[in-house]
Amino acid sequence: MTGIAGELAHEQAVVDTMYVRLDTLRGTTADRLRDVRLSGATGTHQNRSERDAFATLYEDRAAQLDAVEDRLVFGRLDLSDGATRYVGRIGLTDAEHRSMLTDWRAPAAEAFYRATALHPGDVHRRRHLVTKGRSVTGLEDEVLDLDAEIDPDALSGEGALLAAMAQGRTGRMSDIVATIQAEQDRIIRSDLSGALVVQGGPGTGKTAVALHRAAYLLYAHRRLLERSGVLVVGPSSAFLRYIDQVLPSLGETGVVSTTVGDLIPGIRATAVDEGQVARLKGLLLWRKIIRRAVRARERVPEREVTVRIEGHDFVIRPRDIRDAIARARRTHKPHNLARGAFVRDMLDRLTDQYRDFTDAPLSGEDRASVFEDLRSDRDVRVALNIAWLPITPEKLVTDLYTKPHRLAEAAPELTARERRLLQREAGAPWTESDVPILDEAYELLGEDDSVALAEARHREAEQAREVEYARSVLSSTGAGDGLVDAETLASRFAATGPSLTTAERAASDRAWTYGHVVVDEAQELSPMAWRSLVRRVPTRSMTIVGDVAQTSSAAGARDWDRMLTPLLRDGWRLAELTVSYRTPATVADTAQRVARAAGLPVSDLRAARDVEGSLTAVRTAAGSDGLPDEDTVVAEALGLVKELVGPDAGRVAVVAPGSGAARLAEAVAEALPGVVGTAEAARLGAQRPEDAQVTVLEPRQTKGLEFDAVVLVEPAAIAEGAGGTSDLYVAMTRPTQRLVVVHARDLPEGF
Ligand SMILES: Nc1ncnc2c1ncn2[C@@H]1O[C@H](COP(=O)(O)OP(=O)(O)OP(=O)(O)O)[C@@H](O)[C@H]1O
Repeated sequence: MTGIAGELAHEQAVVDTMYVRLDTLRGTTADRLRDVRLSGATGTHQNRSERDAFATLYEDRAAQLDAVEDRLVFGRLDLSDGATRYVGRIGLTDAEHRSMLTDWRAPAAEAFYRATALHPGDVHRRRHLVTKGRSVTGLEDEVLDLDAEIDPDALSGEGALLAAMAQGRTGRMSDIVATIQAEQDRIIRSDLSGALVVQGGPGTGKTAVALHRAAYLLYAHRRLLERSGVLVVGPSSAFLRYIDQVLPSLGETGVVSTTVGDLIPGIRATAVDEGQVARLKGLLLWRKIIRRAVRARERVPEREVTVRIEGHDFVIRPRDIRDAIARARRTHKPHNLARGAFVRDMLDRLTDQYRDFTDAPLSGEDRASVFEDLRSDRDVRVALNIAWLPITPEKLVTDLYTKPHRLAEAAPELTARERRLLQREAGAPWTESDVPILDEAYELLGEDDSVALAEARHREAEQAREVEYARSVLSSTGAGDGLVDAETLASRFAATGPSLTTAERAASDRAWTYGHVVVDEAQELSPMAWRSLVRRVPTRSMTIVGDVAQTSSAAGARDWDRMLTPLLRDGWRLAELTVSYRTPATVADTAQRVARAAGLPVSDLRAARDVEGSLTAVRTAAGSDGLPDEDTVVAEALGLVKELVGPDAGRVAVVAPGSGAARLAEAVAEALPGVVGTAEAARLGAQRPEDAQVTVLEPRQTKGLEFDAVVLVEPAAIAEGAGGTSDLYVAMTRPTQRLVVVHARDLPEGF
């Protein structure tokens, strides 16, 4: 065989050996895991922890080996010294420990992404291997030859890249490991220290790059990050679901992902604040407001209180309370934890009063007994509580929202009108912007963890008893020799015992500090939200990706410097991405013109490709609600569904102003069976909203997501909504193939 067929056959043989090796490793790992589990729950506590640790290790390894099945090998470098190096999802060595496959994150793989004709390094040829399942279906070669004509804007592995871009979309983001571009690779491999801010227009791969960077950092700094964990923060749970396959497909499972609204275990933010309220709740002023609100619970009474116990009068004096408060504050503990010092101090002073009455020194025993009488007296407790009230963060913040005098006292900087905006009914749900405020309150109040600790101790004792019991049953019945029972025991250990993974421990601990934090759609975060995040990463090692032209929150950033410098000082650096890998050039250029005409801070953007007929506009009459005629919108959407939606991939979204979205969703659902048939309509109708191949959304819900085609309804009305032209810019830049604009009014400037 010669030519391309020969090359393909050669690469197939190489790839086959890699899969054989992968299968061998999978088998060995499975055997080891079984042996560890079979070793049973016997031995000392240390034996058991060691066994648990090994089990977790093998489970992780098994998950990693399973995750790399698809496109295990995707690249080959031919070096100028004649050597070849294969690049893939993980590193593999043969039985003699010789390298077979280089992990994409290893330094030796860097050239695969970075070498150019202008700077070839020691690379003579770069080859992209296209695979389907375990078969090699195509090859793409780039000879990095200085004699060739050099295009500085050239994309690496252009064929593979364009193929990836043209693929039908599913409800899940996929990894880009085979086609990472040089400007992206530089960001992915950037140093761990400090905060790296990545600004880039829509579709430039910010999300993809941030996730690949997390995988890279876990590889390059595993010892450091495995114990502390990596936190990924996204804008919504729908978005987190969209990206949740990317890291596992790269072999990384131990990452915590969350929204700002879910940062505090046990608190669920189910509502969203809009406009002015969101802006007010995002202000750093809340540091002061919460501090004052806490201080207001440490209060010197105006008058003294006399308490009679067993015939003696004890006087609780304002002066003593003032001194005791001052001393307790000097402990620098949070309010609820410093309360103990305050109470002890006051009880000591009152005990001294007893000594002064009797005019005789008290024995240690007598002193303890008087102290105890005072401590358990109801009137004393009430008086001390009034001076230093223990309070939960939830109650402190609720009081500010529901009791106008509390807010007026704590927030004199706000105008009366602003304070009125913040008032709400008791029992109203928490909003996403409340969470950073609650977080501040948790910090200053402290968590009284004595109850939680007692519960944990109780659980541990309970568990030890259960395991002991199970073991005695096993040995008395002889069932311990059987695989099933030993495994049941092992899984009981794994589910509750000391072998919780770092991610699990981190996710359930509000005060956990991570080794690295990735923030996506970071432009939406308020200053208070940043404060909450920065608190979780004392090293300030962060990857922050976003686009200040896409900001829709009134509390978000329009300028990175203004938002981040107050928090991170000079501990952050900026990188930019400039090529859009999602949107066809015609659509991207139009969206940019519209955004610029509205004065948004738009980054330079060059689309990697154009698609013929990617932008069309359909003018129609307005319906009774002022929005474009519904039948036209539905007909356009269904035409695209017929053309682009297949059994496994292809997504179409109608994006409409908030007022029209719900009704349009009904209209599309009603018309669907007539166009695609009842069976297909039923299949599409049963999909979860996040995965839906046909969907109707408001502009803001599309943030971070993408579709093959978008029907955009009345751009002028979207631009007049709460998120302004930013929301329109986001909506326009979602499609990978087609944007159809249906409008009754004139199009905004720039179209
Ligand atoms: N190097 C690449 N190879 C293949 N596909 C890529 C590459 N870079 C980005 N993409 C694809 O481009 C699309 C856009 O990427 P991504 O969502 O990360 O962009 P973004 O900058 O976060 O966009 P937005 O600002 O709109 O949220 C995704 O489908 C992603 O897989």
